[in-house]
Amino acid sequence: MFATVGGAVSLGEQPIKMLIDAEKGARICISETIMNLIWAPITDLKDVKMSGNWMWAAKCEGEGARLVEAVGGLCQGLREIGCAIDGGKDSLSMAVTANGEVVKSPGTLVLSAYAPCTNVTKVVNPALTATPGSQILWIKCGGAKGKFRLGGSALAQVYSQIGDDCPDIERFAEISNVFSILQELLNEDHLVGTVRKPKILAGHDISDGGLITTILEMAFAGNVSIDIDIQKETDPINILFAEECGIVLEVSDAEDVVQRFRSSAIECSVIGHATPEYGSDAHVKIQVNGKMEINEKLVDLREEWELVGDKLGEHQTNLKSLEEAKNVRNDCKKVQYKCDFEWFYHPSFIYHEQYFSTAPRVAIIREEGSNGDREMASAFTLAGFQTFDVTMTDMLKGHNLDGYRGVAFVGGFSYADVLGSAKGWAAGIQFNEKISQNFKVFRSRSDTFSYGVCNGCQLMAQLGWVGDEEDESESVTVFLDENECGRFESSFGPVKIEPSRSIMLSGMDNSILGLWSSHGEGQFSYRSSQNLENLKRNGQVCVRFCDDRGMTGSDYSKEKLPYPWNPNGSIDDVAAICSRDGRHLAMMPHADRSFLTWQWADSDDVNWNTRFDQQSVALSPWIRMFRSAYNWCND
Ligand SMILES: NC(=O)CC[C@H](N)C(=O)O
Repeated sequence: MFATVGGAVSLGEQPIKMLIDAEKGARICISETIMNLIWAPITDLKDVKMSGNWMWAAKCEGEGARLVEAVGGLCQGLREIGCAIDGGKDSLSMAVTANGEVVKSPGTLVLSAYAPCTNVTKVVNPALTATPGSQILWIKCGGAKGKFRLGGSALAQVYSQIGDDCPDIERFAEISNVFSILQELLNEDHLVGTVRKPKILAGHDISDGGLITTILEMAFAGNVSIDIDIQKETDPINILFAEECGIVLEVSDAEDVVQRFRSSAIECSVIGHATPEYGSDAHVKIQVNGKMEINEKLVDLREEWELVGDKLGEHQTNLKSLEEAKNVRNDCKKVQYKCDFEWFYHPSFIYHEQYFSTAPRVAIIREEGSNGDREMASAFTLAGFQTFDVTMTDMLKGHNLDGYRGVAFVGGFSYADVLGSAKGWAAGIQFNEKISQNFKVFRSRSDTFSYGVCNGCQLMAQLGWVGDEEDESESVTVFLDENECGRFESSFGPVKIEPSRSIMLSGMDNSILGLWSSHGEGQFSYRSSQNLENLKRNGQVCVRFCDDRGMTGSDYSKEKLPYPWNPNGSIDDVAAICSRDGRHLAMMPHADRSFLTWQWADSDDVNWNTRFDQQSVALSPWIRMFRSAYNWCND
């Protein structure tokens, strides 16, 4: 239940390079797949399996022969690195005749690799951390020495060309070597000041976009300044834009890392560093062979890079939200988390059998289409509860809630959100006399509590378990409408915990913590505007979305924060509400997916992380909620 092993997957595809040379393109496809997988610790390169998917107009003249060349390159490359393909799908009729003209799909190979990941907490991502003393390294491998081929590159595309000389892999052994060295390094750390940091802080692959795109994407993701100085006796255009195989790393112990690669005769050089200046304060300076090629503000370059995403966004997102997102990304610095309460406890007691006979019980309730039951069960178990998997079918068969102190309504897509999220789930409860009676009795017992997340939150609102209890006209006063941005939102962002009556959130108020949101219908709305006023006055608004400075919309005298700080458009940035007696809590974002530090999207930044180095389970402050419920049951 709390293991840190997992599965790693990666993709590689190089359709443009394959237009130039199918065989070379297939080889680059392999190297890209491996260089995308390298960031997760896996058992062994030999354990990597791949699935190969072909899209080809194989029946058109000359295309069959090109497909043979591509398959040849693929087989040779895989033999050399020792990985096997164990499946895939061929679509070999990828041509149509339209208006008398034959339209062919470019011959394409999509490789997906999968392997056992030995420790999900050690996976490296591309965001530069700007850790003090860290350096940025450039590692070039696999291709012939001194080659910087521009064929099939993004640069060529900008000039409406595909080029005629595309990168290739001449030395697969180097790729295996880089793989093994990096895998070793992923498990090592280094003392930075008084804190142990991973040796590899960030990393990204070069072969789709070239060195310049790789470095810039790492800076954009980290939202930090970079100073790069590349020395290589080649034209800067070739150095920056060739999509040869390689990687860029940010490392905490450059001397050691460089030495490891060089001792295996791998080209590796220090090319600069990142500095913790964020957003509008950040710059990008790139020199090649002593000449400044780029000297710009980070946010200006990022706007260029975001253009395509924004164009797609125009078709997916409400334009007002898109505009807000642009302003937020230009203004965003670094999220300031804040946590003054104690949440640490040693969870080892849960492994004692004797414990389970006395611990309070929680029913983790799920319906057809639910998907959040396992994480919810983990959080409650870790807090000390006995947790039980209870399906709505169990309840239909007469399973009752008398023996439970708590119920948890989990997230997901019950009945596929047909007619609105949680509507079918609520109907299944309300229109069955036995089940609805069972829930009513549970809710009104003074020794029970409930917690609903996302789909479970929507359900609790539908059932009237949370809402304005002063409004006597109706039992249902709160509704979860479609997100204002008009699309499903999956993001990690900060929230502020308000002083409230919630028993689960007691003692956590005024903290700023990160949470996953993952919903299409999360906008809190009310039967009347008075309902929200009453909820606030009665201490029932428990959690609100906030920005990187820990401020909510009302701190700026606004009705709410802009998207995506507020991911769904709820007035007053409401993210969770509870019943007036504080026993029932309904929350849109997922504390059940954020109670371990490694679940946080930016957990490397959380300076409290290191505190749990000695423990097998790295608890994040959200565990305190579940533990508070446990303590409440035992009081
Ligand atoms: N993660 C969830 O529980 C999603 C809830 C619901 N299906 C929505 O999209 O709003």
